[in-house]
Amino acid sequence: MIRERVEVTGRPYDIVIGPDVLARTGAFLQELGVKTSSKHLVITDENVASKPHLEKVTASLAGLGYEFDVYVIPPGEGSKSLERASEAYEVAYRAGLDRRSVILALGGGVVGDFAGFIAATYLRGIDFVQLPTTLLAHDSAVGGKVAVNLAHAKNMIGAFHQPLAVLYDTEALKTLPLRELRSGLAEAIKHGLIRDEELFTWILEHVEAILRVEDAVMAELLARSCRVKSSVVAEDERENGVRAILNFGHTIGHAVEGLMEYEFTHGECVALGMVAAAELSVELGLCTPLVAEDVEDAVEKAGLPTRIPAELPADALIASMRQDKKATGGTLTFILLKEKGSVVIDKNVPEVAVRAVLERRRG
Ligand SMILES: NC(=O)c1ccc[n+]([C@@H]2O[C@H](COP(=O)([O-])OP(=O)(O)OC[C@H]3O[C@@H](n4cnc5c(N)ncnc54)[C@H](O)[C@@H]3O)[C@@H](O)[C@H]2O)c1
Ligand SMILES: O=C(O)C(=O)C[C@@H](O)[C@H](O)[C@H](O)COP(=O)(O)O
Ligand SMILES: [Zn+2]
Repeated sequence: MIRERVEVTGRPYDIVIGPDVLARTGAFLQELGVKTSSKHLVITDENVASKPHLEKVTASLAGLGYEFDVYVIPPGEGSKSLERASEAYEVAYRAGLDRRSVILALGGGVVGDFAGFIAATYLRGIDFVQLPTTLLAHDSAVGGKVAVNLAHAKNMIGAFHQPLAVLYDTEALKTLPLRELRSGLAEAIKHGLIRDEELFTWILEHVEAILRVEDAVMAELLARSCRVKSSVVAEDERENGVRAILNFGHTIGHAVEGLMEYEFTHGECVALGMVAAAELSVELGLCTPLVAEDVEDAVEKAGLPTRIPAELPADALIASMRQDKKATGGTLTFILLKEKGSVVIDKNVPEVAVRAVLERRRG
């Protein structure tokens, strides 16, 4: 069992990584001081509920005298909506949640972002615990960004609300479809590229073992990637500065994701966004073409897309990027690569450079 600490000011918390973590959910709640006198709510999605993961959690909670309801949402990005949130608030009300209640977010990033958003807003904020079940969720479960989407724009309504703990069961990853494993690799590659070149190289050496979900390799990947994530969050919890580097690949990635109405996974969009951002870094003279080639090779090796869908017009992409949460005054904000493991934030990238890259990378 690995324990990593997220050192946010006020209330640091642990990330626990290992096998059979879900079956011990109740014991972890006891350790966290969660009361049996209040009712709790497990939020999960239909795919996760159909696997043994949900039952492990409910058996463990019931075994230690916790009372709870379970709310199952449809899988996919469509559930990160205000409409679904409205329904969740009614569920929370009917369940009788109070200020000592805890929401348990059992699932991937969609469930984590959604359930975290409900926890951040219900009764003006109650505690929640992240129980991530996807590889990508090593990123979403840590750091406290919670949100729902607008129809064509990601995470536009949200909050910063840190979990009480992140309880990561490596066994749960064994039921993940291959496409979702690949998708999760995108954010891990991102973590290497922004701050840890050794992690980037290690990932490339272990892609096959990761995709086979080998226990030791997966635990190491999660721990090392979470360490990068939590180190950035600890420096700048509310994205006043450096935290924006976690958005590497997301300026174009989020635009593609929203405009394609969530046809591609988040990780796929981040992947093609990282390749484009690396090329933009070359265009702006920040890094050598060799670095951009390494990024593209890594994305290809992970089996992720490298190109922006041809049907998306450059104008629409640029309009969407100007509304990115990182942008102010409608400028184009990008995280750019200097070398592997080192990035800079540029809040005013010339449109002409972005257009040149979009032109080359579409298709
Ligand atoms: N808050 C953050 O900091 C942050 C960071 C990265 C991504 N995100 C968000 O996370 C979301 C993407 O997360 P994701 O890739 O985990 O997607 P997801 O939650 O949609 O999960 C992917 C798919 O796998 C299924 N699934 C989940 N766990 C499973 C398991 N163990 N076995 C079988 N199937 C399983 C889900 O039902 C879904 O169909 C996006 O909305 C993205 O914006 C947030
Ligand atoms: O934690 C962060 O900060 C990130 O940017 C992590 C991203 O991988 C993640 O997709 C996040 O949800 C994006 O946030 P947003 O503020 O750009 O919507
Ligand atoms: Zn992301």
